[in-house]
Amino acid sequence: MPTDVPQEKLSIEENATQCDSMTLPSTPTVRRGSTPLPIKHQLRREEAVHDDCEWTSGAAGPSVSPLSFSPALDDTPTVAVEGRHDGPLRIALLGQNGVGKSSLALAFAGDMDRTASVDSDGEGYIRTVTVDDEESAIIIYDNWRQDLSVLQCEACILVFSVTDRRSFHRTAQLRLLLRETQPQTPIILVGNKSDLVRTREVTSQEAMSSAALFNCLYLEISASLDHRTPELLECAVRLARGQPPWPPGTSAEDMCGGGQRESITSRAKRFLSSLVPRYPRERDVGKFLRQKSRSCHDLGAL
Ligand SMILES: Nc1nc2c(ncn2[C@@H]2O[C@H](COP(=O)(O)OP(=O)(O)OP(=O)(O)O)[C@@H](O)[C@H]2O)c(=O)[nH]1
Repeated sequence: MPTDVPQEKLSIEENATQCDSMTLPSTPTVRRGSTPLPIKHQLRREEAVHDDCEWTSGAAGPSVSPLSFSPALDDTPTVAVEGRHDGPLRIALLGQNGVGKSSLALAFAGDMDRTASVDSDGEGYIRTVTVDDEESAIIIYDNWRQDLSVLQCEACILVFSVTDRRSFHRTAQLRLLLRETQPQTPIILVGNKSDLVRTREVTSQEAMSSAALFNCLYLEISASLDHRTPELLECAVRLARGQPPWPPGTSAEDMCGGGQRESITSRAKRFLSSLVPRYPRERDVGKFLRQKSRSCHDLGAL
């Protein structure tokens, strides 16, 4: 990129194209957070969700982990403590078109009035929530139309659909932009539509790895089924308050069940394998076969 061209002069298309090629090279590379990137002041929400480029999509593979909540790499969330906003806590939902931001905002808003006009920057839901016995007024922006660089919020939720790999890549791009323009704003990465198991394209594991890379939380939800949306709202409110995202007295490990929450299937397998030795030792083979021969599978033994 020529250095003598001011950023402001670059067109939105150029910015978007450069951003895409820089953040998502065709050969996957791990990008360090310290690597400088140009600020995309012109990038608006519409551009942020603009989706006309071909992304490199690897095979998604099966979802290898039932984990849906992942702690950040370190336990201390990035929270803007200085210059805290006095008014309601502002929580922004960002992501590609169709990932379920409005559905999520509706789930968050409950029965509140969605037409509540917030300010000249946008429109959102406003409501009061009680989290950890403390009441907070919150505003949820689900339709941010201004420049991302002027977005002011206490917490940002980046939403992708687990059934759409491109929307996942888009969140990576948005995270880079947000980290540049507002590095202190806590971010939660959210994989929505977890109910659509058969059409899943992004595994929990890779989403968690991506979240860990950016030192942010990852939560998997289904906005339609209202699955895990209350937990997400609580995490967002705590982060917006400048607190750790998990309930007081709990740790990241508690939230994740020690890092791995075992599925019913694997628990059942473990239980069954504890009943029948899979690989009997050599000296036990005879005993094992004699035991087996008495089973109803070997009728000759009767
Ligand atoms: N199966 C399933 N469908 C969902 C879920 N969340 C949203 N949808 C559907 O996905 C479609 C898009 O949802 P929206 O909430 O409009 O998505 P959006 O991100 O606000 O889209 P834009 O307003 O275009 O940016 C709708 O048909 C929703 O019903 C979910 O958790 N599971």
